[in-house]
Amino acid sequence: MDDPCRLYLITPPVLPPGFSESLAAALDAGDVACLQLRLKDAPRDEVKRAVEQLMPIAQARGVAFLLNDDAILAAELGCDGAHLGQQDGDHAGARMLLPGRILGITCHDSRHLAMVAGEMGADYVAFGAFFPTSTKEAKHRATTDLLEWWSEMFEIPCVAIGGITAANCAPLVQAGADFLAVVGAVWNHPEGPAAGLRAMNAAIAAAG
Ligand SMILES: Cc1ncc(COP(=O)(O)OP(=O)(O)O)c(N)n1
Ligand SMILES: Cc1nc(C(=O)O)sc1CCOP(=O)(O)O
Ligand SMILES: [Mg+2]
Repeated sequence: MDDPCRLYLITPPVLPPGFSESLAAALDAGDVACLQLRLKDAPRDEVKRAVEQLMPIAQARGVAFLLNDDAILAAELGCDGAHLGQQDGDHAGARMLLPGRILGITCHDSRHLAMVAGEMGADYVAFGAFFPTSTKEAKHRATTDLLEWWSEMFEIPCVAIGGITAANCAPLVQAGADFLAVVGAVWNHPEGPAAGLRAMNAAIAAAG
């Protein structure tokens, strides 16, 4: 039997006051495979401080801690890995910097980019955006046939991202996504992040 689909949590683009406590409460509410720190446009020092504060919270709960955009800093600070987009530098160099750690690559809606990432040694490929999202301006739109094709052809896990919520995630799970990456579904949930996380966990389990 295939491993069940799991939740991949990404931080809000700007961390609100008291974020460490919200993160701990959210992670204590259910199952999360990994946490990606994604602070767009923050200076390196601020990212470094956030890693030092948040990584122990994730790792103490068995949640892998990945840094977005910066493989050098991820290696330097002992993160469990990094996530890189197509504009985030040298993927092969990052692979060498992070031996035995996780390296994920954004592949938008492209089979070609995903196969290149897989050949290069990515630990997962990420496809998106599956739905409209207000978290970032997403220029690509992915569809479930990509997840079906990838999961039938390759062993490397695939991540689905972009506008995913408890209400719309079932087809992605059924199409073979190994992980669902979310920001808003957890951090913007009307009843709070812990409720958002529980709702995502329940929806994934119901779809599987
Ligand atoms: C799991 C996951 N998938 C995709 C992305 C997007 O990465 P990228 O295209 O580099 O865009 P930014 O996140 O850097 O704005 C991601 N971060 N995580
Ligand atoms: C960071 C990111 N990358 C995307 C891509 O398509 O590559 S969509 C996205 C935003 C994900 O946030 P939310 O779950 O709130 O939609
Ligand atoms: Mg990036």
